[in-house]
Amino acid sequence: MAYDIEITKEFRFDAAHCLPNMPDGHMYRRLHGHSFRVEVSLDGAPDPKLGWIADFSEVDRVLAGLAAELDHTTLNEIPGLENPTLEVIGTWIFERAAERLSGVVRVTIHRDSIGERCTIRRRGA
Ligand SMILES: Nc1nc2c(c(=O)[nH]1)N=C([C@H](O)[C@H](O)COP(=O)(O)OP(=O)(O)OP(=O)(O)O)CN2
Ligand SMILES: [Zn+2]
Repeated sequence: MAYDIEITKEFRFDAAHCLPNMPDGHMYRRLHGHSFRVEVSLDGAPDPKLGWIADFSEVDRVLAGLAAELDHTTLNEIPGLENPTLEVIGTWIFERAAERLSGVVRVTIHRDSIGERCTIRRRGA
């Protein structure tokens, strides 16, 4: 029997942002903050000896680095996050996680307090 196996690790961060491309006077143009929760998923065949796709502690080390770059910042000041929607932040995280970890297939970024989330996958994957 063959199986598709995926592992997922979460991290959280709090940050301020505004959405500068909204019309003049729109409330989203004003600086405000959110708590974000991010799930990063990896798939692949588990190593036959170790029995895992990747060591969660290695995944955690990479994600802690990303969390440190984002936590308690104004997201708009970070290169690539000048218009920090969930879609843009999630894609930014996907690209950086995939550079540092093999097998990244999905990133979902949640704003739990308001029931919003956005999922990023590579097209065609
Ligand atoms: N597709 C998207 N739509 C919106 C995004 C986004 O990233 N992608 N972002 C926003 C704003 O960040 C907005 O601040 C989100 O909050 P909103 O949904 O408006 O809810 P509240 O402002 O009511 O949140 P509270 O924290 O409860 O005040 C909008 N749309
Ligand atoms: Zn917002």
